[in-house]
Amino acid sequence: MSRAVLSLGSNLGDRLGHLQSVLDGLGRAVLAVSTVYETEPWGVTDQPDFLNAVCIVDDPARDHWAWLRAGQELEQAAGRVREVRWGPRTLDVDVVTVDGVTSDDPELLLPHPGTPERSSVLVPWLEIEPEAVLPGHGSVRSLLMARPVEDRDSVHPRPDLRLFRKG
Ligand SMILES: Nc1ncnc2c1ncn2[C@@H]1O[C@H](COP(=O)(O)OP(=O)(O)OP(=O)(O)O)[C@@H](O)[C@H]1O
Ligand SMILES: Nc1nc2c(c(=O)[nH]1)N=C(CO)CN2
Repeated sequence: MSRAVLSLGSNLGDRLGHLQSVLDGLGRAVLAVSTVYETEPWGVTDQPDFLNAVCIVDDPARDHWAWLRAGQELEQAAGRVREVRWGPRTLDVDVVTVDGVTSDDPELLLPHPGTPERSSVLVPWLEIEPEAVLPGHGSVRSLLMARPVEDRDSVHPRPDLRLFRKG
C-alpha cells in the first residue's frame, strides 16, 4: 500500500481545469481532495496568483517513484513547459509525503523540503487531514501556526470553484 499527499498548483491558462485533470487522471486512487484556494505567489512574486489544492491518494500498485511519474505525466499532459524555477506553470504536482518513505535523492526528496514554509500546502492539507504530521517536522497544524500571519492570510478559499473526485 502506498498512501501519498500531493500538492497541486496552477497559475496559467485554465487553472481549475488543470487541477481537475489530476483528479481525472488518478481516478479511484484519490481518497480526499481539499477546497480550491487562491494563493498569492511565493518565490517569484511577480506572476499571476495560483490556484492550489491538496489531495490524498492511495494505490497498492504505486510506490513513491510511481507517484512522482504520475504527477510528471499529468504536468506534461497539461502542456507544462519547464522554464523558470518557481515561475508560472499550467500545472505543478508535488509529492509532499509518502507514508513510511524518506528520500534524499534530488529527483525525489521526501518529505518535500519546501512544505514547512508553504501555507499554500499546509492550509489545504490541514483542511482534509486535521491530525496530519509532516515526518521529521511535527504536526501540520503547528507548522501552519508558526507561519507569519500575512503568509497564512495570503491563502484564500474559493468555494465557488469545485473539484470532483471520479470513480
Ligand atoms: N517531492 C517531490 N515532488 C516533486 N518533484 C520533486 C520532489 N523532490 C524532488 N523533485 C524534483 O524536483 C524537480 C523540479 O521540480 P519543479 O520544476 O516542479 O520545481 P519547482 O516546483 O519549481 O520548485 P519546488 O520543487 O521547490 O516546488 C523535478 O525534476 C523532480 O524530480
Ligand atoms: N502561491 C503559490 N506560489 C507558488 C507556487 C504555488 O503552488 N503556489 N508554486 C511555485 C512553483 O513551485 C512558485 N510559487
